[in-house]
Amino acid sequence: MTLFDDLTRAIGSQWTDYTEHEFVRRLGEGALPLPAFQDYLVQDYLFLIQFARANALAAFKSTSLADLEQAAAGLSAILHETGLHRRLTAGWGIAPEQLDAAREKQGTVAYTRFVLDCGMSGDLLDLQVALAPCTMGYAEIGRALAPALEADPRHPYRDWIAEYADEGFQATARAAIRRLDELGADGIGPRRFARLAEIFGAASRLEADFWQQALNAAAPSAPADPSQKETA
Ligand SMILES: Cc1ncc(CO)c(N)n1
Repeated sequence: MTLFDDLTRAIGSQWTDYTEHEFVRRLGEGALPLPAFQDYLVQDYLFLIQFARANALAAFKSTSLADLEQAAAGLSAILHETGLHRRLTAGWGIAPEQLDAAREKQGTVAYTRFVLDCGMSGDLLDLQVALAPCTMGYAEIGRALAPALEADPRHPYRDWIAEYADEGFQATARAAIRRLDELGADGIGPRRFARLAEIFGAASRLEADFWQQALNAAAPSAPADPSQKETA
């Protein structure tokens, strides 16, 4: 059992509320409405910029070469992902300047600033645990949805699924799982574990909220809320 397994078990259904969210299920079936996916992807681009900063903070908090290497790998995986976001949005006619000028929604602010705060107020293990649902969750989702690509050669969300099913992303996630165990190797008592599980659970709930934010934006009955417009 890894620390990641222990944390996943400790938060119970909050993990699958995230990884098996309706957004994910419908995306896998190719039945997710495009406006929901577009709303998600623009917010996710903004999310990735803040997550790149969180990985840079992990580098700053590192005291060993192995920790620096993990932070650098996390940062480069995120920068690689932004290429997907730029390609897909360009295909929809969204210019790079429009993407950069898009406004962060509350769920995007909440999740990214929560993680950055864990990093600033806690130590490197707190920060890596706050970052873990992101990398490990998307790796799990990529593996779960990959068979849908075999079944449908013209799957509408092929590029997105392929990005996270890709061996490069999977290897980053496996390395992150190993590094968590190394960071906790000196022993994690029950109080520390409870605190880590609290962080891990909060980040997983914020991931689920992030999917829901996109579903809500595209729901026909969604009330108009001017504060939630994504472009400035
Ligand atoms: C919200 C979110 N979580 C995780 C990932 C994977 O990096 C992502 N791109 N977006």
